[in-house]
Amino acid sequence: MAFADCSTSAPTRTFLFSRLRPRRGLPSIPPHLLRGLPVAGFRLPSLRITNSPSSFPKGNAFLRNKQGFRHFRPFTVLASVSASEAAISTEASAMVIDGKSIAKEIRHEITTEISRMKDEIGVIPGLAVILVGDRKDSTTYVRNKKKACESVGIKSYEVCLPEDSTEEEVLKFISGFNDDPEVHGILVQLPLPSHMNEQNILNAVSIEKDVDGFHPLNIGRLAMRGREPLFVPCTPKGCIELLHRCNIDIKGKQAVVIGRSNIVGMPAALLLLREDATVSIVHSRTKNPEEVTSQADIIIAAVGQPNMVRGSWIKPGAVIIDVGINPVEDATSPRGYRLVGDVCYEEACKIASAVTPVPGGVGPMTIAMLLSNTLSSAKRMHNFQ
Ligand SMILES: Nc1nc2c(c(=O)[nH]1)N[C@@H](CN(C=O)c1ccc(C(=O)N[C@@H](CCC(=O)O)C(=O)O)cc1)CN2
Repeated sequence: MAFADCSTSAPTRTFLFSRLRPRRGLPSIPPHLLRGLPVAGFRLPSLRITNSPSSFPKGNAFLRNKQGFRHFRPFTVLASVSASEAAISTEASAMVIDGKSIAKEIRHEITTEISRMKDEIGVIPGLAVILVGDRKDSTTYVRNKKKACESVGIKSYEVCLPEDSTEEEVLKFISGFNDDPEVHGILVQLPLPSHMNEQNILNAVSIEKDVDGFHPLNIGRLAMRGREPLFVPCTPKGCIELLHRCNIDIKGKQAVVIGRSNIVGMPAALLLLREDATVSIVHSRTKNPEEVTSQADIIIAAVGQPNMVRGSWIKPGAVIIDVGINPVEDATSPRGYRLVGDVCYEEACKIASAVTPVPGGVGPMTIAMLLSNTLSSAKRMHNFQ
């Protein structure tokens, strides 16, 4: 458990001007909606301000695009007046990318597709999840995956094995699921106990059912131009999906990925490259990481270090995707800890143009992408468009 808190140590550079500058590449609000706002030329990264639905908390601005309501906080508005007449606080700045509500929207789309498939060809997608050991976090993730499957209409198959199981036992279950026509996706929850060879286990999953996208053939195809992986790892795929759904351009942008893990950093860098970004990877041996990140238009932080990315690491107006989920001690929380990202959120909010929160940013997208991969797998196996 870490004690890091970004409100206490390193210096903060605040770029007040960056909050009020027009943001390049983003659509502007129609001028009539800007009437009454004290800042001429201020642009927001979505289509229009609407009246806040009563279910949303007060004090935020709500933007609506063609996918429905999104809860963003580009600036603080007084909820008692209409958005176009609202007063702007100079405190807040970045758009908060609400991964929880975007993931919900995606789950809704998946539910519709699954019921269409069931109606038209009578197939129900199936996902098998193998959990070894009783790590608290892994147990929670597996439980959440099962619940998410139920909510969209995917049939889930769960195998929970004790910590001291052998690699052979795990391989036997994988082999059974590889041969089972009702199973369209297989996932082995990571990390595995240290006595197991992760490589042997991930290699055993059929590439047609590798909904985690961790099989070397899928990763290899992801890395090659002109080749298509059958599946892309869920967390990096979720990061890119967030950028797409928030209309954030990637092509031609300077993107920096912090961390080079097989499950997030490396595939995230490959995906950004496929989107025509110019990509750098910062890792534990990078000299002056701050120098590299402060050139970036887009940062994906996936390093597992609480609050490592400070305000001074961020270029004004950059987009920040925070993959870190780090528990830090917090005596005021009922659990005794709270979750923070790899990025100092409060500082990032003052400098960036858009930021994912932790929790509620990338995390929920990981599970949404798993459901999406499972649906794609079932569609491919049954040749269903
Ligand atoms: N086989 C895999 N193992 C692991 C993966 C993976 O994609 N495949 N990723 C992570 C864990 N993970 C899914 O397995 C995962 C992590 C976090 C979340 C999430 O929704 N987080 C919430 C916070 C949850 C909390 O309160 O504890 C959030 O960020 O809002 C979902 C899935 C490692 N293993």
